[in-house]
Amino acid sequence: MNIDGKPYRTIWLGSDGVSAEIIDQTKLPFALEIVTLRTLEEAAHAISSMQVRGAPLIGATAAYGVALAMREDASDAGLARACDVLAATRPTAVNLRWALDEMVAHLQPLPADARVAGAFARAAEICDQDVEACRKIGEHGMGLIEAHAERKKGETVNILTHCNAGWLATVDWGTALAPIYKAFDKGISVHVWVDETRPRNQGASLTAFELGAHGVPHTIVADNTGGHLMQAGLVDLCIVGTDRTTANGDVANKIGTYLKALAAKDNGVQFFVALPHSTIDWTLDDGREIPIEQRDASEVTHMTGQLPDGKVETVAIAPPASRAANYAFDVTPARLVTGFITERGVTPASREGLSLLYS
Ligand SMILES: CSC[C@@H](O)[C@@H](O)C(=O)COP(=O)(O)O
Repeated sequence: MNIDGKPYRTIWLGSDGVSAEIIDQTKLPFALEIVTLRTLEEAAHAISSMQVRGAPLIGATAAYGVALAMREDASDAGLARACDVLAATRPTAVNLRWALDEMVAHLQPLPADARVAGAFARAAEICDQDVEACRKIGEHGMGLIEAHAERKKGETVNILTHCNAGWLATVDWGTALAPIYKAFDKGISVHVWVDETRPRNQGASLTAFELGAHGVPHTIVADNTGGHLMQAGLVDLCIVGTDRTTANGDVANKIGTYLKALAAKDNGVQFFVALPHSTIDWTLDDGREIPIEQRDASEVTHMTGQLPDGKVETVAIAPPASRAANYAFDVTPARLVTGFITERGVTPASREGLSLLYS
């Protein structure tokens, strides 16, 4: 997608051919800073510190992390160590494990002296495949938005989204936002309710940034607003992403997603989840088995923002003696999800729905 008219992906091969470059998302929306990753440790740090985040982009960065590791040690032991280091960065997004498995399957049969080139090539392929999957998610999901536009006889379609599942969370296009971009580009009148998404505010800082850069009308709302908007008839459909979807169709996504799904159910509002195949965890039968990341409590007790003089600062918003808990994800049961928007089409959120597309 474009920023100030210039096309970007979220991660790409460095100009030296042996590094990876990323947009540092901890600096958005206040500054566009590109960071070069040269080592396994730098790639792991980029994921754990959330310079890159969003399930598909975590996977893509891990793939490049393996490539960077191969430069230092392309032995079987080096490959295993790289996977261990990267797998420990963030526990919930299954795209991480998926990408590591892909890299191992590709590299293990190669002799050590072919692994660096092989790893960079496979990482680039994983990125290209993610772009294509998200583009197709956009095509399939656009039809759902178009149906609302027809029902409303061309009146604006209001879509609520949570966290950031746009192009910044993937390599390009996004999952939940891809259908919105496709609809907007087709001339359908859309407006997006952007949940701020405490504690890290990915909605206010990233979703609003990328929708604004594309010219998509949007309004940031405090996280607790969605239920009220739905009761007032101001939401036509919800579309969110997911970090891990189990074989029965349960969906882990950013904390607060479950409450939005409950409100949607109570108000008869459609609640769609957009995902590529790399987000499906076929090894887990039920969402209750998904590991839920708990992050540092300081993300809850502190907030980062920009002062009028342009300086970005982090300030406390809670009494220093109070304890805080920071659960990063929750699980929405399949029964609350209207359907999945995938690169293979739209399908019911159930074991049967998934196997219709992926068996
Ligand atoms: C296409 S991204 C899907 C999810 O990864 C997204 O909705 C999300 O919850 C991201 O969480 P984050 O903690 O910012 O990595």
